[in-house]
Amino acid sequence: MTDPPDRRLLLVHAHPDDESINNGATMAKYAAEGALVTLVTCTLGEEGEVIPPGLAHLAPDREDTLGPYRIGELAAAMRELGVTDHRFLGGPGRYRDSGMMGVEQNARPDCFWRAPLDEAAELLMEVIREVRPQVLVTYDPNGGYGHPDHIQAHRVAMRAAELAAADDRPELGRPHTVARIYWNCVQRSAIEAGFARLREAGRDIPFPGIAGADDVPGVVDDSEVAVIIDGGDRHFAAKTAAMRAHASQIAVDGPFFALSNDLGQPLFGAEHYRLADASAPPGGPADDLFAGMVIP
Ligand SMILES: CC(=O)N[C@H]1[C@@H](O[C@@H]2[C@H](O)[C@H](O)[C@@H](O)[C@H](O)[C@H]2O)O[C@H](CO)[C@@H](O)[C@@H]1O
Ligand SMILES: [Zn+2]
Repeated sequence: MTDPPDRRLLLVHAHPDDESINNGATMAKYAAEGALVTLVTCTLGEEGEVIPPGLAHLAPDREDTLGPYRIGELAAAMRELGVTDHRFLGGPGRYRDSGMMGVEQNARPDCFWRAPLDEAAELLMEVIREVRPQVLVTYDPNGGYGHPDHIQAHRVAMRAAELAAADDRPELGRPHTVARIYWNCVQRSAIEAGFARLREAGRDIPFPGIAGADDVPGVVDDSEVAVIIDGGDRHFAAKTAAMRAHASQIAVDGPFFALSNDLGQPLFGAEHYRLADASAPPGGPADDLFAGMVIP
């Protein structure tokens, strides 16, 4: 058995597509550098709206086969990013997509929003104790934009990190303390520049409308950003290709994309992170999630 890579990054996301939108360039960069990048996705995204008319039959109120279809989209996205370790929490279909906050699907007993916190966290705890990541990435407490599955993914990830570090439940693996937990965010100045670029495109924008900065999840003041990962052209291209792979949910056109709400927004090659403990490096953002760590 070969030794595990030295640097190990675990990302916890709610639906297939979140990983590429939020962290595509980051995942491609670290995978290319030989780090172990592990993605855990908590649902199959069964309740998503379908963009291409040719896929409309997959919708939850039609064939209800969007979940299995999105497994394939996610696998294609991982190939574009060079990520080989991606899993569904508790196995594919264990927890169903809960739909947007307030819809009746939130009450389904099998949805992720209804999952008992410690039940779901113990499933993720086993992954943490197996993979033993130094770094964990997930959403902020509001899930970025208040989607119940994103909020629950945050809660499960934070609880799982606690459980994994505790000196008990040896049947679930040796205790492991994640050295650093980051939450996805977007630097305010980057948002303003990105939307200025979008407005400059004017009528050339390939989407019916333009999103507003308030439509972007997790916008924070520049001072709260602890790390900026700039994937450069190579990893920006991989991120774009990975987002295109999620074609049922995302329409990509050049440096812009839109979700099923048809509101165009800028596609960022630089991805931003804040520390869960709210600290930020005094000298400004670092350019590495593992910055300063001594990794044997
Ligand atoms: C990026 C993300 O989290 N997408 C989720 C989200 O999808 C949105 C939802 O369908 C909403 O109704 C649309 O207006 C919006 O354009 C979509 O992005 O919620 C879905 C249902 O829970 C989920 O499947 C999708 O991955
Ligand atoms: Zn999502």
